[in-house]
Amino acid sequence: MCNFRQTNPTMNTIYIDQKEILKRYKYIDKQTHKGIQGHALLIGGSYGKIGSVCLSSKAALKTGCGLVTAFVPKCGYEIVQISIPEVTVLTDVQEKFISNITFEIEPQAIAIGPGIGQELATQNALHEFLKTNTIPLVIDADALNILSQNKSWLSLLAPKTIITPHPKELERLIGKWNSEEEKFEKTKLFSKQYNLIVVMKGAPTHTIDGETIYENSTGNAALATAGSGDVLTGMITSLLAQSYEPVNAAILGIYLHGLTADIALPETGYQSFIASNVIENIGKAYLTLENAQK
Ligand SMILES: NC(=O)C1=CN([C@@H]2O[C@H](COP(=O)(O)OP(=O)(O)OC[C@H]3O[C@@H](n4cnc5c(N)ncnc54)[C@H](OP(=O)(O)O)[C@@H]3O)[C@@H](O)[C@H]2O)[C@@H](O)CC1
Ligand SMILES: Nc1ncnc2c1ncn2[C@@H]1O[C@H](COP(=O)(O)OP(=O)(O)O)[C@@H](O)[C@H]1O
Ligand SMILES: [Mg+2]
Repeated sequence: MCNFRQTNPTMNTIYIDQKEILKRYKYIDKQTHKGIQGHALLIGGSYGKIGSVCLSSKAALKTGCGLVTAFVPKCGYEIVQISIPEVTVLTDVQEKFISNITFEIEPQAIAIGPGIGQELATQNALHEFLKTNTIPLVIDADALNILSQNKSWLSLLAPKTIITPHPKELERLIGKWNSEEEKFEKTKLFSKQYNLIVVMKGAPTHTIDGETIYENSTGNAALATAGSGDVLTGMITSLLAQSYEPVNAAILGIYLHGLTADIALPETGYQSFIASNVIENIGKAYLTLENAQK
């Protein structure tokens, strides 16, 4: 039985609380090793915004995948290597932005977008990448803004690709809305037209998969801080790499992300919580699920 909620008489919403999460959560196999724990590739960053891909990469590792690789412009090489030694790094040929996405690794999930900017060369690189990519994908930030300007590219996305727009990014993709109801209707239509999972980031965050709406129950205003969306992208990508179904990767990632802020709030208050505090508290968020079963 699902936890249906009638927030609006015209739409059935599944409320994602701990009970719903425990139906989807996968326990770690004691015999696992890093080679089967999932490999995530995070493609992002540009000059001045390498921090975004550092946050996504570290969040991916702390969410449990076995290997994480970051693909960044050359200027990001030392920054990522020094700030997160556990992450392997691939670089573009360009110094300050991404222009040609090529790699010989075989990740199980890819994220693209945090901090990539919108240089013409980056737009072309995204287009070429989308034409050939067959690996489960999360699209965020500037990659969404580029898609908004090139809507015909949306048809290149594989079914159940996850997109994670904040309200402005969503508006750029689907156009303006006049009411909350219209926003949901337009997003459902968009999700169905392109067969995408749309994470409508907000307070709270809703995940739209066709006609189904999932409303997250965790999180608070402490998350209104630079980079917290970049962290969420890394978390969802990590879960996708660990073989969660796309919709479950989105729902569990959002739940854990919000829970970190609920856990940290008594110590940090709203104001001093930063995106790195999300990453620091992922372990405690997971432990609430482990302990709930005992
Ligand atoms: N350390 C790093 O390297 C970091 C790098 N980052 C990277 O920077 C790039 C640009 O990303 P970005 O999101 O800052 O810019 P952009 O798409 O213009 O949106 C901003 C506008 O959207 C709106 N808005 C946002 N949230 C809203 C809400 N909840 N509710 C309502 N409105 C909301 C709001 O618009 P306003 O209300 O002002 O009209 C706001 O002004 C991107 O690649 C990202 O990954 C960042 O992640 C930070 C850390
Ligand atoms: N007031 C709030 N309450 C709950 N969650 C919030 C609030 N403000 C922002 N968030 C969450 O923080 C994240 C912000 O993402 P985003 O705007 O992409 O940040 P950035 O691009 O800086 O990384 C989203 O997951 C959003 O749901
Ligand atoms: Mg963002």
